[in-house]
Amino acid sequence: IDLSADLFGQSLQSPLLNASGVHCQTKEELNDLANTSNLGAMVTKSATLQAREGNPNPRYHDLANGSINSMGLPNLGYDFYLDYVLEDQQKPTILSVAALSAADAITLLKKLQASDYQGPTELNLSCPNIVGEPQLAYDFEATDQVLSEVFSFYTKPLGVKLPPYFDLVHFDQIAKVLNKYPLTHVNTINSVGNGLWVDVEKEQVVTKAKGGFGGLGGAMVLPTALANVRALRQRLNPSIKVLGTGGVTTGADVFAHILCGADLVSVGTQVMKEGLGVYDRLAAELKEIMAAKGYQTLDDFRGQLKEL
Ligand SMILES: O=C(O)c1[nH]c(=O)[nH]c(=O)c1Cl
Repeated sequence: IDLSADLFGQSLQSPLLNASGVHCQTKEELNDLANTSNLGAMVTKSATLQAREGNPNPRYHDLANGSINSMGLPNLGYDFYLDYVLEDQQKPTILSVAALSAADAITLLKKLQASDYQGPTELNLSCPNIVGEPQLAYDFEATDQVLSEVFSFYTKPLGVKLPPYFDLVHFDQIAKVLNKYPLTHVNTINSVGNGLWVDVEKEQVVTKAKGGFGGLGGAMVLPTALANVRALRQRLNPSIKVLGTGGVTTGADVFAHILCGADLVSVGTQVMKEGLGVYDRLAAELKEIMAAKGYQTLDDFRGQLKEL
């Protein structure tokens, strides 16, 4: 059984990545990822021009069926992560970047264009936890404007991290915008924004910022994640790869993401629950399923979801 996958020309031993934001903020965490078996590639915490503290604690809360977070984009800043990805990597690495405004995104990507970094970058258009800021990718016109300006100067590999969409018309509209640009990939989904969890015993919310509203992840978002992977795979140019993120807790979930068309699959909440050993378990479970079904490689079943 062969789990090898491709990341923009780099061969990976497995299709599994960490979800940006989970165990990827500090040098120690990034080095842990670099040494994690069955993790095929890694993504950094989304970097902003200046380092950020993020939102006040509590800002992450584990739930029986997933998680809720309002981290607020805490990160060590663009310069730190640029230095990190410029070092030679033990494991293929995607640099994730974010901005609090379209202007900042342009500034950051102009710096990146001028830098020595030639590797893959992912522009996060979907952070749901910045107080007062909308998730840019819910504004199709604004997204088109930003990408149009970015691709007027940016010539290196670039993908985008998308929020979940919930209306087939929205899948059509975002795909129409994205298909205009030479993107390496879309990563779908980011957390389901602005959920709310109530601690009934204490009669209060569980995270501090935004009155307790935060991004949802884990098992509860799997159906939404699979729908977004499938819908975007069906609509995007074949040249644009799809990284599936959201709701993965078992090898069967990884199989389902790939069956829906995912080229690679990221895992976030389950790493928070289980630790980095989760990748060995997911890889083993995926191999078991493939063997039982008579599949040798991921290409044997990728995108082959059957309809009734
Ligand atoms: O609050 C965060 O840092 C955060 N949390 C998320 O669930 N998705 C994101 O893209 C970001 Cl940037």
